[in-house]
Amino acid sequence: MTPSITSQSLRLSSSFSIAALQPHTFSKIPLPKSHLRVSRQAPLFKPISAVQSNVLLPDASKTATFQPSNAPHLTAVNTEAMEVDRATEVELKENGSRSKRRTKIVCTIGPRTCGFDELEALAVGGMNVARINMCHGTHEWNRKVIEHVRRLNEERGFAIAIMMDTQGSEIHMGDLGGATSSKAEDGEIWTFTVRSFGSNCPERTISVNYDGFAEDIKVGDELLVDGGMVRFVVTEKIGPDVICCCTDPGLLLPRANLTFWRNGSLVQEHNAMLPTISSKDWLDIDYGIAEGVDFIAVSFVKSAEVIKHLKSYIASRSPASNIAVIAKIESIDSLKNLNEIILASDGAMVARGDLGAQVPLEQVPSIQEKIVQLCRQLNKPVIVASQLLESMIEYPIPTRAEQADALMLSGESAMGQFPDKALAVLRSVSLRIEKWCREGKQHATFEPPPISSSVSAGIPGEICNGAAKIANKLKASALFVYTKTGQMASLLSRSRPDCPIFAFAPTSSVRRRLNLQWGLVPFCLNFSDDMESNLNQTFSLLKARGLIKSGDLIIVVSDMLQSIQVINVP
Ligand SMILES: Nc1ncnc2c1ncn2[C@@H]1O[C@H](COP(=O)(O)OP(=O)(O)OP(=O)(O)O)[C@@H](O)[C@H]1O
Ligand SMILES: CC(=O)C(=O)O
Ligand SMILES: [K+]
Ligand SMILES: [Mg+2]
Repeated sequence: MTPSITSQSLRLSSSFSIAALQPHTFSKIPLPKSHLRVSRQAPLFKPISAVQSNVLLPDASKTATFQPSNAPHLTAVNTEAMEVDRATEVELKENGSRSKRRTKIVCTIGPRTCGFDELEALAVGGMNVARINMCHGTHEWNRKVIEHVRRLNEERGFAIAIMMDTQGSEIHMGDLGGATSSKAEDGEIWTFTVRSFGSNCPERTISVNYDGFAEDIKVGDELLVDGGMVRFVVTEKIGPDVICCCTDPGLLLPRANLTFWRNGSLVQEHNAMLPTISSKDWLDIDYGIAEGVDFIAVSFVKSAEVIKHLKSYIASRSPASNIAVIAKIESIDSLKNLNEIILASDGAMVARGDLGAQVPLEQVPSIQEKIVQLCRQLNKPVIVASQLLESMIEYPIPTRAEQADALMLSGESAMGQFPDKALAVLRSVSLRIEKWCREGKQHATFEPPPISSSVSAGIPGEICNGAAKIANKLKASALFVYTKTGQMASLLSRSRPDCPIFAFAPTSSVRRRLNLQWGLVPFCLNFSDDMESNLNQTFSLLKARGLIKSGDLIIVVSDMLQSIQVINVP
């Protein structure tokens, strides 16, 4: 029997309207029999190099109908023609495509997880993005991490993106003379000083990086470490030394952030003097460009100008690079200019650690919700970072805030004792919350938040909303999107449909970048402009891997055609 694709499609013009979405065209595309011969011996892990050498690309000039005699090279399905990693395959097979995790996970890499085996454990556990924080570690140290991640991607088919996070030039403590941490107890007297000691740091003494520190701070001010994890009150000033009494005990970590408060308000005049991107940050940015990182996250952004400046710098230094710039929202200044900052960026991070030190803690959840909503309206991916597990345990109810694209582990994966357990907990909390959201939505009419008029999503935006709506209504197994730049995939992700979105991108760098976004299962696939042949190829490859099966209902969009297709897998 000749297998066929049953397709119902609608091509959309600029006069597109959702009401017109009645299935009305019906076409059968005969496939060559030989197309179904599947090599099941193909390894689960595949090297990237195989993509270039082993593509199953029918001639793009061919008509929609396949002529077996014209496609002699399609004699077997080579499952190596598509990059996919074992973790994704296992998740899709174990949970079923509709229950696959949609929320992405960013893991900060530190001394506990920098080895190849530890990174592999995180990759297998579902890490989508590895974050290196330039506050810590030398370029050499970070290069090793990048090399390991690259090796995992190349040898094991993962698509783990690298995010480099700048130090920024806010006030922070020194490195504790090399100690991994120090405990401050209630009532203890500690000295904060602008003197530096190298490795001969006296007991209960902390050096501070900002020369104006002892001048600016006053007796009676409150000094918060790491957004209030530890608190001190200033009791005395002696030259360069500020004597403080611990009022809220806790762990002091190297290079932790410092803020000071007077009469209940943050004292921040000194911060205004400091540049967002310091000279050290520029060196790190050059390093990140040279290493080909996927994302640069900018700490303590104050305005859109610095984001625009950095983006044009990256474009001039490395025109071919695809580095995305993420604005970290962690200061009062960034809240004042939120709309312009997010609009200028390729994504945002709600950096709750430092944010919680600059605004009253009880305001953080509502600020977070506002940022997440705004990012969805502006079609920018958004990451929620810091103190994750605590807040989710306290607020187990699904809110819009939990509709962030990605959640980020910090100390839990960088230096905690149980990085794999933390990742597993985050994974299961994400799955639980997503299920709640889907169930809660069942009886409501589905409407994604409107796209802001400042973003011109146009016809692609309407197509993606329409496709997500159809997928939900018809309870589709998956949405497929063929996208060269990733934009169509982002727009689909923005709609937060109930089924996963299989995103096919022609390059590994677009694939890695898409791995940050909610609900996207990115694949690297060398596709053509001929959608029928793309579909035949993809169905064969995914069926051979057991990721879809005959009869599954798939909704297809692409950035080459302005159409939505509704297809039963042959
Ligand atoms: N590369 C590293 N080397 C050593 N320790 C690290 C490294 N990366 C992270 N850590 C440790 O993990 C902790 C949490 O990491 P995280 O990246 O959240 O840093 P942070 O210093 O709190 O700053 P930020 O506000 O930039 O996130 C750090 O305080 C530090 O102790
Ligand atoms: C992640 C980060 O920078 C913060 O939470 O402050
Ligand atoms: K940082
Ligand atoms: Mg921070």
